[in-house]
Amino acid sequence: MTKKPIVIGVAGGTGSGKTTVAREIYRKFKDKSILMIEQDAYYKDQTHKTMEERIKTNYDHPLAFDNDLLLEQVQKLLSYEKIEKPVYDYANHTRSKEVITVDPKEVIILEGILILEDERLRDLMDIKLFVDTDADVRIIRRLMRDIEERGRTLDSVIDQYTSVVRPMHLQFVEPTKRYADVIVPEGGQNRVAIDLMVTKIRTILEEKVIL
Ligand SMILES: Nc1ncnc2c1ncn2[C@@H]1O[C@H](COP(=O)(O)OP(=O)(O)O)[C@@H](O)[C@H]1O
Ligand SMILES: O=c1ccn([C@@H]2O[C@H](COP(=O)(O)O)[C@@H](O)[C@H]2O)c(=O)[nH]1
Repeated sequence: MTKKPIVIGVAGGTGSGKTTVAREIYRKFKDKSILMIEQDAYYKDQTHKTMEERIKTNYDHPLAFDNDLLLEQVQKLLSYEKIEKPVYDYANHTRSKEVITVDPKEVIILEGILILEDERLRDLMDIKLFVDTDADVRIIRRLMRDIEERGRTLDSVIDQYTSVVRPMHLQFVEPTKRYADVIVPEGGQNRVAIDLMVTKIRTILEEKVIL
């Protein structure tokens, strides 16, 4: 049997708490060999577009992501090769000039709204999670986060949510729940689900050493 890293997919709607869940799992293994890849880092480059065009872009459609690059980079990590991960600039709605060098590790967490939508990515995953949080809670979290951390106004978050985020969530994000092995209600506060995941990952890692 060829040794290869474990891939955990963490999906869920915007504001569901998937980054928090992924970070909690990461924290438990920090001394071990684990890395996190956010699908958001792979939003397509938009430097050629005006700011007005960038604001109008639909960031909740599968085609907004450069999944070919994400797939290529995950495959490299699975072959224990390092990658140059892109960095996304939310305030300017485009890829930044920086990249981050990521060394391969034994556990790879892939996190993003549409990480379970692409069959090619799903096929690389050993465990698939969907963080399931009610829409009213998600919009409140998103409002606070986008204003505090992503340079948005109250009106712009509400406009984008009602015109694009909500319909895209219903059309593309929510249906990927059917691919999940585990559905995690409440996100990062769900200690039981996080402990179960950590135990499961440890078991897989131990089995890999034995095999
Ligand atoms: N259980 C929770 N209770 C309160 N706030 C939370 C909780 N989980 C996440 N948040 C906050 O909500 C926002 C969105 O959470 P995040 O994990 O980034 O969600 P996602 O990655 O799904 O968009 C963040 O500001 C985060 O700190
Ligand atoms: O330029 C951008 C890029 C993305 N978004 C929004 O981000 C969320 C996904 O991030 P989460 O951390 O999962 O919330 C997505 O719903 C996009 O609408 C953006 O507003 N601008």
